[in-house]
Amino acid sequence: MRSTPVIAIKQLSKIYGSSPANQFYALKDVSFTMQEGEFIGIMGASGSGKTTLLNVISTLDNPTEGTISIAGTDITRMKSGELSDFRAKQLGFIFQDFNLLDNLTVYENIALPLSLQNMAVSQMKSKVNEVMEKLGISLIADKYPAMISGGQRQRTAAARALVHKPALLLGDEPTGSLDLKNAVSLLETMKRLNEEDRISILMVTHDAFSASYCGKIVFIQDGRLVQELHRTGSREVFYKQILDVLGDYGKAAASAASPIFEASYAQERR
Ligand SMILES: Nc1ncnc2c1ncn2[C@@H]1O[C@H](COP(=O)(O)OP(=O)(O)OP(=O)(O)O)[C@@H](O)[C@H]1O
Repeated sequence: MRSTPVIAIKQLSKIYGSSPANQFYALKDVSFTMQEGEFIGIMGASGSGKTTLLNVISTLDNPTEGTISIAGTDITRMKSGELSDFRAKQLGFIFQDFNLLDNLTVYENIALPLSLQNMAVSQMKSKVNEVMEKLGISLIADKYPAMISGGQRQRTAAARALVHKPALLLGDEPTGSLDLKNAVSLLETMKRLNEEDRISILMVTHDAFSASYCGKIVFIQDGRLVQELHRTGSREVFYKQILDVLGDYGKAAASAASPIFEASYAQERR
């Protein structure tokens, strides 16, 4: 028997503009299921609806039509107070620009979601220490964001996103501000968390290299899901398949193939 999907979206639409003359479908008739333990990438050209889709899944925006269930709960029927509680307990977010609080240490930034839940200090301490160890940032626990590297900031953000053990980790271009070394390191960590801890990850990305770490890519065009691609072989083969599909959709491919990432594959082959 299959477990409850972590995401079940049925006939979802998001319309911007109130009058019929200026109505615009940012998402149109989107249906999509994600099983627990999957690592899925959302790709598409600029303006295709990726962020809108992530925002409605993450409860930050309301859909116009359709339903979204996360871990078996229909979030489209929830009131705003219930939604913020649900978001705090079930979802974790990693953004391109880290969104850490500058006046809190690494430890305090990670502990923030737990202190908002009024968790006892001793329990909080053990959870924060566990996730810092997992992400390799225990030694910088007392440093402030301005004192650490971009890669360490993103690891801190990932630790904060995971400390409350959410049902779903959402990423919006999580490697977008990182150099190759730090991007690879974060992607390897995400892969490990997905494979070893079965954390379900949904990530929007422009670049095919980051996407090649996923098990499946969902392509979006003009607000509609147009294709899915499953990884069956090596990551390098998957990367090329992703670029081929993006090539079919035009504009997105130009920004998806990165010379730096191409170089990294060349290095791996040596
Ligand atoms: N608040 C809004 N009001 C009106 N139109 C909007 C609004 N937000 C987004 N849109 C439009 O909806 C479409 C989808 O936007 P969205 O930000 O989801 O695209 P995206 O694929 O994430 O793009 P990018 O890769 O450039 O971030 C775009 O045409 C955008 O202009």
